[in-house]
Amino acid sequence: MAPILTLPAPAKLNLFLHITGQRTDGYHCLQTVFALLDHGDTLHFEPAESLSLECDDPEVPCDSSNLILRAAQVLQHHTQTRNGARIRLQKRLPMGGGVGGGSSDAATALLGLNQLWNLGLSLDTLAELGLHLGADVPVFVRGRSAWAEGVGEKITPVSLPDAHFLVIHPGIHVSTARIFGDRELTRDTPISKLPASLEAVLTRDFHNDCEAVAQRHFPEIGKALDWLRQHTGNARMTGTGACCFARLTGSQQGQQLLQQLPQHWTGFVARSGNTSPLHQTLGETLAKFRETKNSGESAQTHK
Ligand SMILES: C[C@@](CO)(OP(=O)(O)O)[C@H](O)COP(=O)(O)OP(=O)(O)OC[C@H]1O[C@@H](n2ccc(N)nc2=O)[C@H](O)[C@@H]1O
Ligand SMILES: Nc1ncnc2c1ncn2[C@@H]1O[C@H](COP(=O)(O)OP(=O)(O)O)[C@@H](O)[C@H]1O
Repeated sequence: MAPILTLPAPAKLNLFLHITGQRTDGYHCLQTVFALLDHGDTLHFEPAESLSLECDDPEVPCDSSNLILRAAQVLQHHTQTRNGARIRLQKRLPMGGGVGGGSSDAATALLGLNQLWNLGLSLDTLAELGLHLGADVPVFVRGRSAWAEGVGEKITPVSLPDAHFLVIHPGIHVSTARIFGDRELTRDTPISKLPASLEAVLTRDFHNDCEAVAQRHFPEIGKALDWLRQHTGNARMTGTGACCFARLTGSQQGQQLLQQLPQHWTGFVARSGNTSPLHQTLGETLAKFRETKNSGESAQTHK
């Protein structure tokens, strides 16, 4: 049977990532710009008696450590619903890649099940529930490219210039906790103001504080950054790694560079947008649903 609801879970890039301090609970205060991309995972939902998850990638755990099932359980607990769902994940985003795959999957599960189960929860509530699953979940729930502060939960939507990026995954899985736990991580970057031009965040005044530490743990990240710099003149790491990205002149340049990529790395070309593909698809699905309902009702009245 065809799934009743199919939704994207887009990747993000941290166009820069400044660590400005550390809270008493150990969490780091940061400033970043999240750019949402038009490339990511896909989730399929069907109503079912109980909850289940399957994935086309055998490396992805489908037990309760998966953020999709955790998101579903959080929703069940919050609303006391007894509904279940059969969820299928098509995984494209590298795990531990700094492109937010797990967090984005969780956000898509929250919004998808909110619709499938007719729960009517607001984005505010879903973002609040999402924050307990991971610091990056709220930005995917809200679905706007954004300037973020706090531990990532203070989000201001921004309008980004239309841009294409080449994203390289140098074949490593980086644990966020390991990078944040490193004593040598600099945690004192002065607080910045939201720059007038977002082009500015890709200049030298902005950087990723996790890059030096991640390169020391994983020299392959340094090699990916060097390769991107040589081929495009710019390069930066996203999040706590491992993916690195470069802004392109257009998608054609990206396709050419993908052909030249060293064999042990993978990569993709993506475009940043101001609104998440998840929210666009949900909007279209709702519009279709209303259309079908209205035409059904008018057919009834003409009988
Ligand atoms: C720093 C970012 C930038 O996007 O890195 P990436 O994970 O995307 O690479 C994220 O905000 C990460 O968010 P997320 O991946 O959801 O992290 P969480 O699961 O909440 O936290 C994993 C661990 O990282 C540490 N952590 C996380 C976020 C933060 N602001 N300070 C921290 O110290 C904590 O030790 C925590 O136990
Ligand atoms: N649906 C999921 N997809 C990917 N990873 C997940 C998922 N659910 C839980 N995880 C766990 O979260 C970890 C980090 O996931 P991910 O979001 O891919 O990393 P990052 O935040 O660096 O982009 C993974 O190593 C995995 O153990």
